[in-house]
Amino acid sequence: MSVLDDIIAGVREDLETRRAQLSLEQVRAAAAAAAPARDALAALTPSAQRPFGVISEVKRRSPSKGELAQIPEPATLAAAYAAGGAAAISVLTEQRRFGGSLADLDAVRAAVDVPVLRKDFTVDEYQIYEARAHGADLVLLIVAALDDATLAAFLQLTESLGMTALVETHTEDEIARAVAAGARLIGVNVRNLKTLDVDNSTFARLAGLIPAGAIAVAESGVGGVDDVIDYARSGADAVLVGEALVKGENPREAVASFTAAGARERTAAQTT
Ligand SMILES: O=C(O)c1ccccc1NCC(=O)[C@H](O)[C@H](O)COP(=O)(O)O
Repeated sequence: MSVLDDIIAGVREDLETRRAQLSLEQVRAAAAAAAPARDALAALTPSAQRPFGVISEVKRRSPSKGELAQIPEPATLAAAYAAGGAAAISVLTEQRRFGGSLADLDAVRAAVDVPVLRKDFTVDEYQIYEARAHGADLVLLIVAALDDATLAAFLQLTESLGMTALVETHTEDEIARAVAAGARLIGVNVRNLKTLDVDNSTFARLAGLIPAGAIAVAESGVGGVDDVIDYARSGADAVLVGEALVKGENPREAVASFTAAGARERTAAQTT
């Protein structure tokens, strides 16, 4: 069993516990009653005002690194990210391996006005309604975890609820599948979720396969500004950063410096 399979098995179990407490009909009603989703696609589309985006993650621990940061107040961390200019905030809600929760999502949603991503292992439509009910503007769809029909159906459901899907890939074939499903925000996770190996060169190798009309996000592997510059130079419109931000001294300054470095690189690429 791969790491991803193992995580998903736990996610499915936890999902059944929640479904026993709140039916699909009830969670759908809660999603319908939620305030409208923010336009995450617009927030992440490169513009003169923001040529490059940093999706800043609330991440307590991980299968690859163990404990990262306690984060007693996710709202405070999210507010620092927003003050640093985060284009969006990612909240890991998976409990067993990442120490996250829907309560974290609620706290972050209440604290910031920027788009919020519910970062989880989406395998059931219930989780998409649940994300919306808790105020998420984006959900994560991992291509490796979904067959083509389910990926297309989840993408459609996400958009019908006014949200944006970050469609995560790791291989050439997965990018082709994401594009065929109609993804408009495509992430390349340089972490192989089956082995946990991280190879930052994966982004440069695959970025050219992302169509011009889609937004390209480099996920994982940012240790500092140089990694952001490399990703931006390879065509990333945005980066998704967890560990470096939660372990750093000053998350606001780190987000600001990553945003500025990516923007400089992207602006220079357009003028040469
Ligand atoms: O981070 C992990 O160890 C991990 C293991 C298995 C599945 C997913 C995992 N992480 C999710 C992510 O993709 C990252 O949290 C995100 O891209 C940020 O990565 P980083 O900046 O390297 O913390």
